[in-house]
Amino acid sequence: MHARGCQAVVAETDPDELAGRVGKLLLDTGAPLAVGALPFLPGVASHVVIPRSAERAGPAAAPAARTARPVAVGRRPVPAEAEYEAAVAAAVRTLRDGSDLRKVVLARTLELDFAAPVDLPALLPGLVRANPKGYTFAAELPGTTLVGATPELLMSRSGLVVTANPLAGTLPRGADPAADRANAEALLASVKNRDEHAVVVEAVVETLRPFCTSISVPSGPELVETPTVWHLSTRVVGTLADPDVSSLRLAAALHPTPAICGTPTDLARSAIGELEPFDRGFYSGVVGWCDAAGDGEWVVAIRCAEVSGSWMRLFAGAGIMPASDPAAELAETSAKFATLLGAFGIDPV
Ligand SMILES: C=C(O[C@H]1C=CC=C(C(=O)O)[C@@H]1O)C(=O)O
Repeated sequence: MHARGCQAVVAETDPDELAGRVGKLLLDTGAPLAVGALPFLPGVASHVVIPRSAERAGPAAAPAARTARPVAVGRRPVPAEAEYEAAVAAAVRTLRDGSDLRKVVLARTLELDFAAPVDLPALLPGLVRANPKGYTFAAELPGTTLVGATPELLMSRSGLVVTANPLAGTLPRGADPAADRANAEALLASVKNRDEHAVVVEAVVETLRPFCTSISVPSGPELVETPTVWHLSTRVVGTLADPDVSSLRLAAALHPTPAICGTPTDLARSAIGELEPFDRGFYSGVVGWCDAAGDGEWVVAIRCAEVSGSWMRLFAGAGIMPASDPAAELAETSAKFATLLGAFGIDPV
């Protein structure tokens, strides 16, 4: 999907208002679709654009080989790795202390400086090549561009068919085929990861149910792989009761799922506010498109980086459960950074 130019921007915090205003603008302007992003936090405005033109480009063509590798001249993990482990340990204590918090997703960032402005279009072929099954995106936002390749579909709507594909529960890929298979099997058998996954599926189904006449949920998760990690995945498919409920309305209702925030949402959000020393902005928000009929596709904005001039900030988070081990969560977020660094052609660590 390739959108160009801008006829209007909808900056809105209320999910109903947002879907209503975007739907009306699509009808008034005759634009084929709207594209944009919702931030992680409620109360921060969306950035949904009615473009001048947009085309469905189909699957990305085989990308050209990369020419120049961007060389980072400065790197800062924020928070420092030891601080991230301390935050995970603090979250684990809260989770085990009989608090109502069941799960919280804690993220960290990696800031990179470059000698020259980052060539954004040059990053996209690498992202597509490294993540053939992912959703690659570049979203121009106020003051920054969010670029990434996420494996996670928040929801799509095509006519009355609504699909959501929550992912949660992760182990790194193995170094050789036997170790890789062993990690995949260990993930499928892991009680901690299955519990972490189940709270997301539960929340997604609970949110979609009132909008649907029927909904089908597989009895257990399956495995999906990215170049650096295995995930547990569940594909939920529902039939929409009211065709006037747009994909944007459904995406706003589903966001934030416990895959990127936690459970219950309010407690998880305040734990994130206390334990993460940075503003997530549009990371762990939602990116996608919606047309005038209400169809569209919205993905979870993870495995992504903000780019502004010669500065880049990568994000990676992990679901923290009572059984979490801080060192393993640090390793998981490092593996997630590695996917992005590899795709951008930047040397890992
Ligand atoms: C929050 C992220 O991943 C989420 C999505 C899939 C698996 C996850 C996990 O296993 O922790 C996270 O919930 C991220 O990559 O930044």
